[in-house]
Amino acid sequence: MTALLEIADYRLAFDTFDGTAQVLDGIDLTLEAGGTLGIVGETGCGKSVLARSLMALNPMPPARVVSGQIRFRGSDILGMSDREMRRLRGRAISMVFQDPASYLNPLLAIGTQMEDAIRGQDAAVGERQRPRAAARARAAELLAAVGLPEPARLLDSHPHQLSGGMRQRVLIAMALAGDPVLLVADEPTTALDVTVQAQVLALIARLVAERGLALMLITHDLGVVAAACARVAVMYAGTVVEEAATADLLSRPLHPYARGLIAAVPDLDHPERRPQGIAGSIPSLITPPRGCRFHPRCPVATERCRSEKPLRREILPGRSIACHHATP
Ligand SMILES: Nc1ncnc2c1ncn2[C@@H]1O[C@H](COP(=O)(O)OP(=O)(O)OP(=O)(O)O)[C@@H](O)[C@H]1O
Repeated sequence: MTALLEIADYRLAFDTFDGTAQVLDGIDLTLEAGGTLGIVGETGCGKSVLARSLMALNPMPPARVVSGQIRFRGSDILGMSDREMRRLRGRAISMVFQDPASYLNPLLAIGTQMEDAIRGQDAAVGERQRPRAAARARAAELLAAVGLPEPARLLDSHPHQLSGGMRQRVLIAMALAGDPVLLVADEPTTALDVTVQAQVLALIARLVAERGLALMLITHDLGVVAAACARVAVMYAGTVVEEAATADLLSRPLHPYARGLIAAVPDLDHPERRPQGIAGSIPSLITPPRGCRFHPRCPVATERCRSEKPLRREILPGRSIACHHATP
């Protein structure tokens, strides 16, 4: 059976004034229909660039595909024309971003923006644009689906009249407009208050379960992954270093970087145990370390790690690690 999404040996570089940054360095990931995958890692490790790759949203140039494929239902999206990509966006793959305010026009009522988006999608897939009234009815239905009360009144409101959490719900509603099969959420709760974060995350988890959506959730927060994703991929400096069932990774991380990430999370049950950070910082992607990109920070690095890049291999069923020293 073909996976919904297959990313194979995907390398992406950014040509900058300072040199070429090798931002994604051979990503391999698979997501089945209805599967939920969290992507975690420190800031700058390439999570957002990877998410944006799924919708051709990285500016090219400066970005440049060096190698690999991103197959969605078997077709490589990297070779798609703008027209094909527009068809895919919204109808098959939809995205929710970190900062809801910047994706809504402050001057237009929510209803107008949702109608425009819904009718724009009709046009993108080559269908006759539905009348405004029909688009408005659809918008109200979507607002109700994301738990927003009084949709009719909300449609007449402007973005500044809504709280941050409500704005993010509006954007999630818009992301659902074309009945996508894959939702890509890039730090969807990071800009929100803590209490609202949990509500929005619960909403995403509910929608994913009810609609059988596949989810790729980008976050730096392992708690967010635990709440919404069955599987998790840990990224470091443009590579996936470990991929596993979320519960397995959280209870027993095997890659030294994954161990460090988890050790850095405060343990609320044992406040006396001080969280251990990972010494050092992420490397330059213009002159990345040879061999394993994590070796300068790794407590178990050896000579081999300095010269030979570890390939990710399955060391337990459903669990793969890119480390020369990993043992099950
Ligand atoms: N338009 C661009 N031009 C040049 N470099 C870029 C561009 N966009 C991203 N990068 C580089 O790609 C790398 C990865 O960035 P990315 O935003 O994917 O990281 P991230 O893991 O999502 O971090 P964060 O959690 O802070 O969003 C960074 O080194 C960044 O500087």
